[in-house]
Amino acid sequence: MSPVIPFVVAVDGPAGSGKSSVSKEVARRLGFGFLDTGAAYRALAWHAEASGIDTDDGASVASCLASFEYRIGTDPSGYAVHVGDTDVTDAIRDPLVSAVVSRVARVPEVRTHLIELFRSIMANEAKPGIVVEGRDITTVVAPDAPVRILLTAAEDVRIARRSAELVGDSAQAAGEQLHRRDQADSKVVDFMNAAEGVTTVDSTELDFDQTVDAVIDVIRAVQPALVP
Ligand SMILES: Nc1ncnc2c1ncn2[C@@H]1O[C@H](COP(=O)(O)OP(=O)(O)OP(=O)(O)O)[C@@H](O)[C@H]1O
Ligand SMILES: Nc1ccn([C@@H]2O[C@H](COP(=O)(O)O)[C@@H](O)[C@H]2O)c(=O)n1
Repeated sequence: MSPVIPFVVAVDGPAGSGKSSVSKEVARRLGFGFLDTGAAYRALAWHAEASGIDTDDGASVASCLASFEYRIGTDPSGYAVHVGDTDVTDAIRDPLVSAVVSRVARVPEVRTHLIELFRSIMANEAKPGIVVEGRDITTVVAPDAPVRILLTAAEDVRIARRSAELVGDSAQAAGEQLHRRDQADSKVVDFMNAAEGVTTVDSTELDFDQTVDAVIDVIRAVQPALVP
């Protein structure tokens, strides 16, 4: 008997657009799995730093892949990220990791390796569907996904939302870093413009629940039976 292929909802967008929080909630409501692909790039950046690798040197970063034992769960209500035996779930959110992750993500060998990993995680999802979020999911990782969404919001709104999670100087620094990261990342993949067949959800004027509903509406339009 051939394996059941999960229904894939692909979500891309710039930093702070709500990809992770919105996708997680959509997955919870639909009983789907959830895959945060940025966590893998972050974990590799953490691993490179922990191994004393110069992240400016693409060949050294690529050599790190041989010792990169990565694991991530797909439960939207709580998942851990491991590199080998180390739980890096919190460590990969450190601003020091955010500051170097784009250097790791631009290395072609890294992208090839991780894209293959993401496809394997998607194919092995036990739930009926999986929401996968990142920067190149709609265009490269799962261009044939039945639902493809570009989740976006005006930059000042994204910075304000991200800064609201923080206090003082770190709030301003987070805004500057968000802008720098988008600039660096968009040289590698285009997540600012919707590719053909991709539906844009702009949350600039929407609150969190309205954004979740807007994404679910897109899914309902394609496959009504999946939405309770
Ligand atoms: N529509 C919305 N209205 C208000 N707040 C929102 C909305 N969408 C997301 N948020 C909040 O914005 C912040 C950033 O969201 P989130 O971390 O999900 O973004 P992201 O796109 O995954 O970011 P990154 O790519 O940097 O990891 C979170 O605090 C989240 O709760
Ligand atoms: N599909 C993806 C996902 C992420 N990246 C890179 O990882 C960084 C962290 O991603 P977050 O979603 O956790 O912010 C991001 O800045 C990109 O450099 C990627 O290249 N492709």
